[in-house]
Amino acid sequence: MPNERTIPRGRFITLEGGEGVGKSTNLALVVDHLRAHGHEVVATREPGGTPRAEAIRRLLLDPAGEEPLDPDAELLLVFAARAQHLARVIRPALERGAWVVCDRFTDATYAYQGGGRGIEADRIARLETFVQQGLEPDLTLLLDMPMAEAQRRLDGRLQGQGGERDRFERERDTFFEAVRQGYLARAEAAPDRMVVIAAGAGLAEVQAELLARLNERLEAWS
Ligand SMILES: Nc1ncnc2c1ncn2[C@@H]1O[C@H](COP(=O)(O)OP(=O)(O)OP(=O)(O)O)[C@@H](O)[C@H]1O
Ligand SMILES: Cc1cn([C@H]2C[C@H](O)[C@@H](COP(=O)(O)O)O2)c(=O)[nH]c1=O
Repeated sequence: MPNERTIPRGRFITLEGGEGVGKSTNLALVVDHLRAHGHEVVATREPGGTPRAEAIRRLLLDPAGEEPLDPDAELLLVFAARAQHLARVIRPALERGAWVVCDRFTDATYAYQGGGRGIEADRIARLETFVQQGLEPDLTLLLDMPMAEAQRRLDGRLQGQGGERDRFERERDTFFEAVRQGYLARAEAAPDRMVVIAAGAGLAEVQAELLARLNERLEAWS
């Protein structure tokens, strides 16, 4: 979908991928790199990014309770958080010329609620149109790697931090594989916007590849 906004604005970059592929680790690298190029950068995440959207995030990620969350309710909560985040953080930042780097955005909805939960893409697309009104990322860096290895990384991080798996992280392997395939299908359908980074390599190699692809884009935009 083309970006309908005509006013001058900053760039909107998202990082995507399954659980534990290295999004947070590499978001910091992207933010530092853009700041070193002189840009004002807002680093944020979804679901979340504002106090009320973070409250919705807690509801979505909380594994407690016996009442399962209906997939449609999950989808609507994701978009409710996104509407708040867009209104309070993303649009104002882009409008003043700042760059926004976001850990997950709507590709995650197609991958998790679409691929993982089985909600039809056209139902997601209707909400996307309603909430985003044509705004979409300028660039999406999709970190892709085999699910089993990402799960091992996630376990390593959780052991290190003493944390517990959230409601999504407790899903079955078939769910994570469907999420991965959902992301890859998105990337295939939007090759100009989405760049797939092989994230299974060591950190230095992944980051060199990521910066090379980011620099190509910065060059094209300059
Ligand atoms: N290329 C890499 N090689 C080895 N370990 C890595 C690599 N990238 C990240 N890690 C480690 O893997 C773990 C998960 O990384 P990180 O938290 O950045 O992933 P994430 O995608 O943000 O996770 P989540 O889906 O939970 O948000 C961390 O312990 C991190 O240090
Ligand atoms: C934006 C978005 C996120 N999710 C899920 C994916 C993750 O399991 C959690 C967020 O936690 P993380 O620290 O980023 O791993 O939320 C989703 O299902 N749909 C979405 O649109």
